[in-house]
Amino acid sequence: MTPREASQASLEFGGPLGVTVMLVLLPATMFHLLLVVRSGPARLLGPPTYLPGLEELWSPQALLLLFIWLGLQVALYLLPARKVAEGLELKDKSRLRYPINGFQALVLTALLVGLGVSAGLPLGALSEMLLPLAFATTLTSFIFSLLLYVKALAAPVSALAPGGNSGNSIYDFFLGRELNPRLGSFDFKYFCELRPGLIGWVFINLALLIQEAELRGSPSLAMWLVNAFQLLYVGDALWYEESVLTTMDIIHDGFGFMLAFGDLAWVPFTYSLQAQFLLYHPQPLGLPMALLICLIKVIGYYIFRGANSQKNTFRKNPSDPSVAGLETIPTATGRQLLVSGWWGMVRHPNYLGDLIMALAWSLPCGVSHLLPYFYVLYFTALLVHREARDEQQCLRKYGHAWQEYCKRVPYRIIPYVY
Ligand SMILES: NC(=O)C1=CN([C@@H]2O[C@H](COP(=O)(O)OP(=O)(O)OC[C@H]3O[C@@H](n4cnc5c(N)ncnc54)[C@H](OP(=O)(O)O)[C@@H]3O)[C@@H](O)[C@H]2O)C=CC1
Ligand SMILES: CC(C)=CCC[C@@H](C)[C@H]1CC=C2C3=C(CC[C@@]21C)[C@@]1(C)CC[C@H](O)C(C)(C)[C@@H]1CC3
Repeated sequence: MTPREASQASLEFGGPLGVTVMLVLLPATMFHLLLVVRSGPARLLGPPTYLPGLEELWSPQALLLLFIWLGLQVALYLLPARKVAEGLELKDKSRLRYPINGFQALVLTALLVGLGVSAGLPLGALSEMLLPLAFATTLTSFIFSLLLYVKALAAPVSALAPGGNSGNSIYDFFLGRELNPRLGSFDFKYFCELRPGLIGWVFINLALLIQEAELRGSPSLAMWLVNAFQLLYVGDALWYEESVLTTMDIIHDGFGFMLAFGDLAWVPFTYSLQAQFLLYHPQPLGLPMALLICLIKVIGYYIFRGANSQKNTFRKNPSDPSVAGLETIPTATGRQLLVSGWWGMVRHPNYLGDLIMALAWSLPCGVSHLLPYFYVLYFTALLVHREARDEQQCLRKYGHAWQEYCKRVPYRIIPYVY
């Protein structure tokens, strides 16, 4: 089977029709959320009552701000890194090199923004620019993905992603044809996955907190919790930046509209929905409830970090003392699968921890509205689908050993449920 035939045989996301629907549905959902959260009733499934004119969507200042932000993050990416990591082996047996300086970029951005705020930069006003910023970012993501698609037409077959080379242009534009598009040593996918959108999300949250303080005298307890929880999530992602090199997005998926729009627009503008909700719909939160929510967050983080670190340590060095005592199944590839510890509880313990954290981000918004729980609903769907994709890939990679693992660890994400 040629790479193209293999790619056509395993079309994902419902094939060309499915991805065409998603091309429209993803930006439409993002704008729906941004509008309903600004509407009086704030109904997830109802129509927005806040309807902006074109002049509220299109703003050259927002486009300029977006490019200044992207430029700043590119400059921080290019600064000398404390470490340069190697990615997994590629088809041509080579390995790409990646700078590990994401946490440094977060700290330097915080210093620069802090300096700006003390010099009078009105960070809170960013909360009023979210609509035009989201519009500018969506347009930029479309154009960027188009350029990536055109660039990939000239890429050698060995550089193409396993899934984005079907020959159908819409499908390949959506999934991304090239696995690791680069300009020199600048890696577009790796840069976008962890920098502009993820760090942008933290500063959008902070702007919403400042705006709330300006409107109501001080930020609410609920707003503090949402900001702290999500800052911990982003800080963790950047602190453990190297582990992103073994995620499905880096090793399997091409870089096309799905990830470009997902990283640059979807993450900062929809993941900040809880903080946006609290600005427009303040919610009371008592101390006992806040403490209970913190406990849920700590449990989620403990599982998420424990599971991710256990697997990463094991993959790097199976004889590391922290994982050497765990039970394993050998596979024909020479690699082993963990069957005790976190990975003996369910087959995706890290997803379970991530979902528990998602719940903790929404609970500070109370239970009067469904809207702040959008992230929990979307994330459940994304992880269930992602889990199925990963299982298919593991079955292909490990065959009988994977079936044995599934027998030994029958639940996928939630023990005794699913
Ligand atoms: N906030 C968000 O929007 C999102 C967050 N995430 C999070 O990103 C993180 C990474 O997720 P993702 O890339 O999907 O997948 P995982 O980190 O779960 O990686 C899956 C891979 O782990 C290896 N593996 C699976 N089972 C075992 C085992 N028993 N022993 C050893 N290795 C095993 C396999 O790869 P191999 O054997 O080749 O090493 C498999 O392909 C998760 O915490 C997830 O929750 C993901 C998507 C979106
Ligand atoms: C609906 C839509 C547009 C889909 C695209 C999906 C992307 C938003 C997500 C795919 C995988 C992601 C990961 C993270 C953020 C969301 C996307 C890009 C991640 C960077 C979040 C922080 C985590 O700690 C992580 C580094 C493990 C994670 C990696 C996957």
